[in-house]
Amino acid sequence: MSAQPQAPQPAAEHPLIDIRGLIKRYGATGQDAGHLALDGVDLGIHRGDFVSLIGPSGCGKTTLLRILADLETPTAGTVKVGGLSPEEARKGRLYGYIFQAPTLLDWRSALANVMLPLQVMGQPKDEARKIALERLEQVGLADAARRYPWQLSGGQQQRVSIARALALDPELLFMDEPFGALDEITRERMNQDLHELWRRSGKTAVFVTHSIAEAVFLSTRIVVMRANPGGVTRVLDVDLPDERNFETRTLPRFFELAKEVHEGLRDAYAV
Ligand SMILES: Nc1ncnc2c1ncn2[C@@H]1O[C@H](COP(=O)(O)OP(=O)(O)OP(=O)(O)O)[C@@H](O)[C@H]1O
Repeated sequence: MSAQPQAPQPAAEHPLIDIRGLIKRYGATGQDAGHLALDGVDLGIHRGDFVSLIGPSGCGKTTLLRILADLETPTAGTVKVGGLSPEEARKGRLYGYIFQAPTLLDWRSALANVMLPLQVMGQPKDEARKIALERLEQVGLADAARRYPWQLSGGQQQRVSIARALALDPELLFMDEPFGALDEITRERMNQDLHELWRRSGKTAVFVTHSIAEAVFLSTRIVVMRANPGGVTRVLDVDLPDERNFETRTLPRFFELAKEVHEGLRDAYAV
């Protein structure tokens, strides 16, 4: 009997973001050991994941995100973003970064703000305008393209920031508590729209939040962190239906997961 040809085996997928033994110490000098912000973080984030980082104030969520984005350097350990060092990933424009405050340029319209990264990368103006309009459409703001940041609500400004982060169509989105300053209802609406955007785009997202409900609603995985020293205490898979909407927040499983995150946070606060 002749041997059956073997179907090619898919290579075991490497995490898109691979963090091993990450240590970050701030302000160490000769005598002073400084502050240990992250103490041995191991974490793999796979393509298409939406990962939320949640934990007490000072547990190193922003530090972790900033290290991924090459805005801080690790003290020890290895970090790979798309197989590259954070510096290479930044230079290769692999990610878009959304800050807690919208950080838009006041003297440029919404459209011109979104066009900026495209123009910096040398796109001709007409092409940059076309892409920027598409991005504003993606975040539901095409009608406000000509308005200036001061003519937009906080939620609208954050939508423009998201459109700007999407301008160069990066594979990764890094978001540092982007909806922290918004009222509850606007925040829920932004969560819904961000979820749909993420699902349609297939991008990989790392999202910092203080809100348990936001983390459960948006994520495929939740990383619960502790402080002093900063690190990971628990990683939860979110097994809710892929499509999330208002009903999602009423599912028994939603409450169970919220309880699990809450317990994780209680442990985190106890250390
Ligand atoms: N540039 C810095 N120099 C010295 N210490 C810093 C610096 N940045 C952050 N830290 C310290 O490192 C720790 C982690 O800070 P980080 O901002 O990453 O925490 P966080 O979890 O994002 O906090 P929050 O939820 O309050 O935003 C904190 O104790 C903070 O004071």
